[in-house]
Amino acid sequence: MKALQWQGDHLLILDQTKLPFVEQYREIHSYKEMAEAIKNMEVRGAPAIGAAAAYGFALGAAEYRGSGEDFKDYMDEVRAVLEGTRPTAVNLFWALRKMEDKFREFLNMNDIGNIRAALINEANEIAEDDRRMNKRIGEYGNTLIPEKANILTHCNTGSLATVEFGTALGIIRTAHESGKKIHVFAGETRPLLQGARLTAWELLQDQIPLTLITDNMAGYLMQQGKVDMVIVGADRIAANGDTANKIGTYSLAVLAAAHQIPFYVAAPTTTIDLKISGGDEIPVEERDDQEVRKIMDVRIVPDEVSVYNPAFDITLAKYITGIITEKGIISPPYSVNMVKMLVR
Ligand SMILES: CSC[C@H]1O[C@H](OP(=O)(O)O)[C@H](O)[C@@H]1O
Repeated sequence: MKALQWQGDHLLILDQTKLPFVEQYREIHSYKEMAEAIKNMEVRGAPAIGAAAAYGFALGAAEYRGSGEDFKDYMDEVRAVLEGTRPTAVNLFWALRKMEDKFREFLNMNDIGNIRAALINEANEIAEDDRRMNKRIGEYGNTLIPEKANILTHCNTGSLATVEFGTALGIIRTAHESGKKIHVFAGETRPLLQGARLTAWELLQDQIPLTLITDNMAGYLMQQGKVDMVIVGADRIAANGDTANKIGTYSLAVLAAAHQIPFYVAAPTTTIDLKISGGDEIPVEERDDQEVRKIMDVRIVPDEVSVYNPAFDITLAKYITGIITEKGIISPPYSVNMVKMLVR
């Protein structure tokens, strides 16, 4: 399964809000449709929304019908709309900056006729780079996986969260494909159930042994000695290693530390944001409270009850054993070793 696929003049996305029981695809022909799909989480996952935003930018340029003098202002609006979708995953902003740089390059050459083709090519390269990075993350991460490991993961970090293969799930796939008899505990991940609906679906298709748990079972599993390691994804990693990831990740990290269980973050280096020094600077998205009030459109909370719905939390670097990237595994102290890894 693929979260998104370029079709020559439009992007085909798998609507993840309908999974796992309905596999419904949607054609994206405009940057506004792309922005809507990202905001509604029809396409989701830090690397996937980065690639999707890149294609959205290219679609925006293809929609332009002016003579050129206002092309820059028009594309500034396209970028602003796409950047306004979701604030936490830095991949979206990194990808749009790359697309903007390519746009300016052709604009400065006054080569408007070829700009559209150049932007589609840039978006394709961003997508291909993500696919390549995930494979490398899988190889490095697999060196950490013992035979018959019981691995706890959270949310969805697989092919549905990336262009292909996944990050934390990419490591799990690589370990499984290398013949290790691993088993996965997947947290259901309230409120939108990315674990129950998406990770379980992906691992079932790959025939990787999986046990689904509710999020509140993780501590008891660890207390019983049933978890050998935790591997999660990331939406933004600060220069000191503090990491934003799906809500519930911080709780898992503290529990893992209390039980002396290794806790790893898996992410491409495009998820690292050296412009911010610590996790308190990472913008944490708060989403519509209807996502907490309902499960698959069934109301579970009286309307009068107040609801809080942060989509992410911040795991402090001190709880992270290592950060697994396509360039290698970064160990603490992250503020020193992060830069060393990025310049490799
Ligand atoms: C490949 S890491 C994806 C990352 O994104 C997810 O968030 P969302 O489902 O809200 O897009 C989650 O934090 C995953 O770890």
